[in-house]
Order: sequence, then structure tokens, then C-alpha cells
Amino acid sequence: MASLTQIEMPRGRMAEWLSKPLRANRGIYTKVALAAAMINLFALITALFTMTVYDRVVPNNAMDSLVGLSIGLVIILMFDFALKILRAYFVDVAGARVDRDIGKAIFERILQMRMDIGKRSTGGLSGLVREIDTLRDFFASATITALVDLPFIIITLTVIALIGGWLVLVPLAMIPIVVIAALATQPLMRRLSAETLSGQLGKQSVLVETIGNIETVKSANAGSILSRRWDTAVTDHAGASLRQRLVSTIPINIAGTAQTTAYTGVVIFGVFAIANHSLTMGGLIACSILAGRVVAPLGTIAHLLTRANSARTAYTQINKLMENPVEGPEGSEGLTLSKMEGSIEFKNVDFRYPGAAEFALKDVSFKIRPGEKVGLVGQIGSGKSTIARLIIGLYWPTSGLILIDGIDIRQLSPAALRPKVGALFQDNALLTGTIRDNILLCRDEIDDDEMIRASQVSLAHEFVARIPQGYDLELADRGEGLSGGQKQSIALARALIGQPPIIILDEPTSAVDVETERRLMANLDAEFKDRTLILITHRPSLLRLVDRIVMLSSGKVVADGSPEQVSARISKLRTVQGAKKDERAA
Ligand SMILES: Nc1ncnc2c1ncn2[C@@H]1O[C@H](COP(=O)(O)OP(=O)(O)OP(=O)(O)O)[C@@H](O)[C@H]1O
Repeated sequence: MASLTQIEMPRGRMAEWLSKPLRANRGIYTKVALAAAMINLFALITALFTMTVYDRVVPNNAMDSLVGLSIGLVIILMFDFALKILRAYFVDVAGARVDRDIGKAIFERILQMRMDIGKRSTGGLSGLVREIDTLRDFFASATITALVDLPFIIITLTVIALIGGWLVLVPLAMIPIVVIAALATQPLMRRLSAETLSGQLGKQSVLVETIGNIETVKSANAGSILSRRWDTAVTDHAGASLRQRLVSTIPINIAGTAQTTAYTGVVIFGVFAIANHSLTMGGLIACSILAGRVVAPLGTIAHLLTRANSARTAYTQINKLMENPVEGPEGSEGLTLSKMEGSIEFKNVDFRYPGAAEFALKDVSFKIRPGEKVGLVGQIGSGKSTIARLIIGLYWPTSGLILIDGIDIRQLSPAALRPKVGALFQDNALLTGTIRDNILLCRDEIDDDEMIRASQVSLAHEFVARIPQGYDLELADRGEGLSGGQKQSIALARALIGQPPIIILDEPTSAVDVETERRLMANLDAEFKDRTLILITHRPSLLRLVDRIVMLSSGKVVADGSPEQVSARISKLRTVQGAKKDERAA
């Protein structure tokens, strides 16, 4: 994240994910602009009203005119009030729409993000999504209506010139001062807003990591290392945002001082104009009010520029995320197989995780026939789970081919592939929601009968049937409230539901006792008839479910055959290794 400050701001056209919701709000922005224009007009009229009262009503004691003028003014003030409320309402409506549309686009992109490209810290990513607020605040805030005020600066200056002649030079002289102050601080502001965002994401990163792993953090006594990281992140962020606020106040305060100077300057120089009889008392007051109004929008623009920097930084970062390639074949939806046979082939597959120095898989080749049951075995870190991740298309091979039903997996639509490959991974991750939500995952085509069937096979039904809320029991974050074994049985039911033609199970019995494992195996044996099974395990007992074993070592296939052939090969390997050891010892 430190590199954020070096990020080049985007040039050229605004990306579609932002321009589209903004375009959709064109109608609202037009209404806002109209309201702002009317409000400006009313301000001019109010100044002229004051001039008329001083020049015509006061000297002539014209009470009738005053009543008429006052009624007119009250009507204008009422309109002004109503328009300001409407303007705020329209701006909020635009904000809500921009929020919804951008949020939807970003969330969809995160779901489709390719794991090899888009992976970053969860906290950093969630912090980035929060930056939608910065964009929304910029594009849908009352501040942006200040842009409408800009043309009115010229109109107001013209009115001052018409009333006060050369007095217009006073507010005119203030304009370059405010503009230069605002522009001069921009490069620094850009850097500081990038630093502030970087600090913000850093904080978010530590926070999410800590909360997400609070049990481990406490039990492993990891609090102090995280506290230290948090302190550093907070200090960095506080320092950057302090500097940003400090610098941002410079042009805003210069604009404020310029506004007062314009007002008082007109009053002071106006005295000379009155002495020359080139200006009336009322004209002086109107000019001084209008002079303040010339500079005020520039102050707002200075403020807008500050926010524009934060919005630009947020835009750049979110755009980087949005420009990441998504899963599936580039430029097309990908193939959808209505019926999948379930054959899997790895052809000379090499795979290295993004950023990793070592290959996790090296020249891996095997072919699994539809309905075949294969056990993947090997020491820890030998590449078993990596094979599973590649089969469901979480990553693409670095080189080589992975074919499902003879089709390169890169041509298949991930959304169509995944319901056909039931997968249970080691983390057994559950989501907030009911047990039903966790098993069905909003797959409307699946009914309760199938949910109960899958739960009976995974043995989840046994404990779910006994709890009063049953499948409607609400689970907290990540399945909190259930034991490890219960979570695993629910995750297993989720993998089995819909009877997908390919099933991948990574240590499906790691959290259950021996007796439960025995019953589960009997159920699974019946369940997997005619379906392709890939079973990853360290438990020899589970291998009774398979009729073929592929053995991996350091990312390579070192044995492949029936369980008997593989155990014969293992014994041979052990004998050779033992002999080598003996030789070395001798
Ligand atoms: N996300 C990742 N990024 C980088 N390297 C990874 C990642 N996941 C795994 N690896 C590395 O890839 C190699 C294979 O890991 P994999 O998870 O496939 O092993 P495994 O055989 O399933 O191990 P285990 O039996 O412990 O589950 C390991 O060396 C591991 O360090």
C-alpha cells in the first residue's frame, strides 16, 4: 500500500463503472443546477433590494414602496428556502443512486475477481470498498453545486461594475489570489490524500485480520504483535490525515480572508466613490454584499478541489480493482455444459502461486475417467489442495492444460462450472445466516427434500433435526455457534447437494471421531456411485472409498495406480530410501 503515493492518476475518459451511474443521474443534476442558478439569482435580487431601500425608501420615507418591496422579498425568500431544500433532496437522491450502482458494480467485480491477480488483504479490500463513500460524497454533495455558482461570478461582477464602476476591481483582484492558492496546494494535496487513503487501508487491514481471527489471536497470545501493527497504522494514518487537513485549510482560509477583504475593500474605496458622487449609499451597500458573493463560490471551489483529490485517489484505487481481469474466458461468457460427464485430465500442468518463488505443481499429468474415485495423497504441502483449486478454476495453470470433459477449463464459464463440482475444503467456511442458507446458498432449483437428503448423507441432519429451530437456526459470523464437526458436516452437505457429477473432498472427516467417520464413509460410498470423486486425505482408512491413488511429492506425481500398486510402490520407495540410508551410514 505504500506504493499508493506513487500511483499515477488516471488520464482520459472516466471509467464506465463511474460514468454510467453519473449519466443515469443527468436529469437530477440538471434540476440541481437549475435550483442553484435560481438561488444565485435570488441573492442578486436581495442585494438590489437593499440598494433600493437605502436609495429610494429611506430618503423619501416611502413606506408604501417598502411594504410592496418587502412582500416581494418575502416571496423570494420563501422560494429560496424551498429551492435549497429541494436542491439538498435531489443531491441526496443522486447520492443514493450513485452509491447503489457503484457498490453493485464493485461487489460483482470482487466476486468475479481472478484469485491470481486480485488477491490482497481482506482488510485492504474492504477499506477500498468503503472509498465508494468518498466518491459518492464528492459527486453527490451540495459542494458540487458550487460549479453552477461559477458563471454567476461574472454576472455578479458585471452588476457591481454597473453600480459601482471601478469598485469592481476590488473583488476582481481577490480572484487570482484565491485561484492561485487553491491550485498551488493541489500537488501536495494529491500526495497527502493518497497517503491518507493508504493509512486508512492499512488500519482497516489490521482491524479485519484481528477481528476475523480473534480466537486464534487470543489463544496464541498474538495480541502484542497486532497491537504494535495497529499502533503503527494508526500513527501513520493520523499523521497523514492531520497534514492533509492542515494543507486543505490553507486555500479555504485564504478564500475566507479574501471574501472579507473584498467586502471591506469595497466599503473603504466606496467612500471615495460616494465623495465623487459616482456612487449612492445604497449602491455602496449592494456592491459590498455582492463583492462577498463574488469570492464565496471560489472558497467553495477550493474546498471542492480538496475533496476532488480524495475522490481522485479513491477513483484510481477502485478503478485498478475494476480493471483487473475477471474469471472466465476473456471477452466472452464462456461455455456452459448442460450435462457433465465428469472426466478430468491434467496435461503437463505447472503451477506457481502468484508471487511465490517455488512451483506448487510441476509437470503434473493424470487422467480421471467419469465416475472414477481417486485419492490424492502426499506429505503436507505436496500440492494436493492446489490440484483441487485448479479443478474448480480458482487459478489457471501457469503452463499445461486442464480439461474437464475434454474441454480446456479456461473456456468454461466459472458460474456454470462450479455448481457441477461439489467441493469441500479444509476451512469448512460457513456464512452468516441460517443452516438452510448455508447448505442451499440461494440455489432456487433445489428443494428441501434434496437438502435433507444431502444432510442425511453428511450426518448433519442428525443434529439439525434435534434443535428446535432446525434448518432455520441462525449462525453468526463464519458459522459461530457450532462445533468444528458440525460445521464440517454442514459444509459437506453443501458440497453434496444437487448431486454434482464431480466431487472434491479435502479431508472430509478431519473434525469427526472414528465412529462418525465409519458411518460417514458408508454413506459416502453409496452416494458416489457413478460420480467422479477426488478425495484428498492423510487418513489411510478413508482410502477405502477410492479405487485409484495418485501420490504427490513436492508438486510432482510420484505414484499413480490402484491402492495395491501404490502401496507396493511406496514400499519399494521406502526400501530404496532405507538402502540409501544404510549405504550412507556404512
Ligand atoms: N495461496 C498460496 N500462495 C502461495 N503459495 C501457496 C498458497 N497455497 C499453497 N501454497 C504453497 O503451495 C504448496 C502446495 O500447497 P497445498 O495446499 O496444495 O498442499 P497440500 O498438499 O494440500 O498440503 P496439506 O496436506 O497440508 O493440505 C505448498 O508449498 C504451499 O506453501
